[in-house]
Amino acid sequence: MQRVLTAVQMREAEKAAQEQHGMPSGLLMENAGRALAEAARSLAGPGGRFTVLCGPGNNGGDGLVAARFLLEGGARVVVSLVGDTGKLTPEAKRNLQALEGFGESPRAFEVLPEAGPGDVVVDALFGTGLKRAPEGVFADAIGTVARWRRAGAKVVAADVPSGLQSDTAEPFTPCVEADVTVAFGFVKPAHELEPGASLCGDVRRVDIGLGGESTRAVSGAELFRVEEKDARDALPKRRADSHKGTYGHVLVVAGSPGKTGAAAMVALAALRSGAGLVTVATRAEALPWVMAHSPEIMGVALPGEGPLGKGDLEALKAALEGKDALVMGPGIPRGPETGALIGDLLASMEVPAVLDADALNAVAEDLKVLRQAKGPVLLTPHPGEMARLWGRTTKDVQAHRVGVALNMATSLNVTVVLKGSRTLIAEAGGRVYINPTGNAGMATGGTGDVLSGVCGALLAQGIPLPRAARTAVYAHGLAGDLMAQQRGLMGLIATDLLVGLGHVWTRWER
Ligand SMILES: NC(=O)C1=CN([C@@H]2O[C@H](COP(=O)(O)OP(=O)(O)OC[C@H]3O[C@@H](n4cnc5c(N)ncnc54)[C@H](OP(=O)(O)O)[C@@H]3O)[C@@H](O)[C@H]2O)[C@@H](O)CC1
Ligand SMILES: [K+]
Repeated sequence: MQRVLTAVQMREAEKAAQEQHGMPSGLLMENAGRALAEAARSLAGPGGRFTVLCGPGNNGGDGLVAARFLLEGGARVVVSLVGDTGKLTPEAKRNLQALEGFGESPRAFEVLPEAGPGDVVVDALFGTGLKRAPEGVFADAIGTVARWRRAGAKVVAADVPSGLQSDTAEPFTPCVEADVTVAFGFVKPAHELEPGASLCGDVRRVDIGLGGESTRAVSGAELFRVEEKDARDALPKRRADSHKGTYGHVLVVAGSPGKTGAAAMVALAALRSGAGLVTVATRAEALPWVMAHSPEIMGVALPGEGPLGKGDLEALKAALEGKDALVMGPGIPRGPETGALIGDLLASMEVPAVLDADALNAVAEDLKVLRQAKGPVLLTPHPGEMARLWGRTTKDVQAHRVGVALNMATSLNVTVVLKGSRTLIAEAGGRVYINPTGNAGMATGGTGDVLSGVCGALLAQGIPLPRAARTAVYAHGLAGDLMAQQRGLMGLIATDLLVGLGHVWTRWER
């Protein structure tokens, strides 16, 4: 599992590498600069020139090392030190001397030759040490990088595109847009969260000698990136002598007239994700329509009419008998008592529960009902639903995704899946995982219903929370990525994910 480190944590890891393994910081910079040079070389056209822009800190030092390696390899290189050279760090100064020893001196930024197709610009202005919006000559330099890129040059960023804030993934204006970003040692939030991730281009993480053990010394937030191996390894093996009872029975409480497709998609996603049996509980008027979608779906009618309320408690408790997981929410008829019903239901059951869509909107009216839960609970809000849960705007949620998801998970003692580009999985224990799969084609109705079905199926098969959530989110995104290759981002619809899930499991069962 890849650790994602903040700027402060990077410094702690660096210190630990120095103290524990005697790694000199000059050697870390040497390794970083060499990897940067390699990435730059991989982007150059025949005879292309390298323009290396260096800032006053250690990020600039990495650029100076890269320039030296490129020169040593016989490339045409021009280097510029932007800003006050009097502020150079000791390591950067040493590398400036070394570069001059190779016969190349930095030029004034204003007199650099133009860059275009085949050329590569190395952006080593600022890395994790960026503190404020770039102004003056730095803003000019970033503007020039953008112009060269428009003219056809490729841009490789050292560690973080300059202008992008490493910890928040929020860009200042201006900010470099890179084709490739070489992440030194560990990936940072800027690489993994939007909008930063889109500004980084292709992220290539390289080892520079920090060592995995160095993360033991870091304090504060525990952020990780979900890896395919972690997701795949969570899946239960299907033994030859097993039967449908081995793989759990999911109860889906979903659907209402006009929204029977939501219930069907949850149920089908659960069936396509290995659940042994799936039963949908819904109002009698909606039930035949839900079941008509597929003969594998079983159903129970909830007596009564209108919104779900306290009067439905006994019927739901009966429906839950013998079930291994509950998924509740998509398309349910919501009313004033729905939140209280959910609280009472959670208080009466021990199997894991997934709350999605209108179940979330219902509990948002009084979050205390979640504290009654006896079993593990997973909430799967999209940013709008999270805004209702948190009592703030969607914009606020998006600006603080990690903090909001983590706060909700720890304060309510639940697992939270905050959907959106780079879906987050926040655990009550304090860890937050960033999911790398998925695409903009999945921004279409019903994909969330499919996700809740996958979650329910994995829980019913005995994968515990929060791991089931990480695996479900990864698989769901990968299903979208595989299907986008056939449908295009424009053509992708939620039921395609049911096919895509099949491709994911095939790939993982090999
Ligand atoms: N950690 C590790 O293990 C390793 C880290 N390495 C590398 O070090 C990088 C971090 O280096 P860093 O800490 O020196 O910070 P960096 O990004 O160069 O910037 C700081 C300088 O910029 C300045 N400055 C900031 N904002 C500004 C603005 N808006 N406008 C103008 N100036 C501004 C700031 O000055 P001040 O704030 O005092 O004005 C200071 O001079 C990291 O990203 C990686 O590339 C590798 O070498 C290998 C091992
Ligand atoms: K940079």
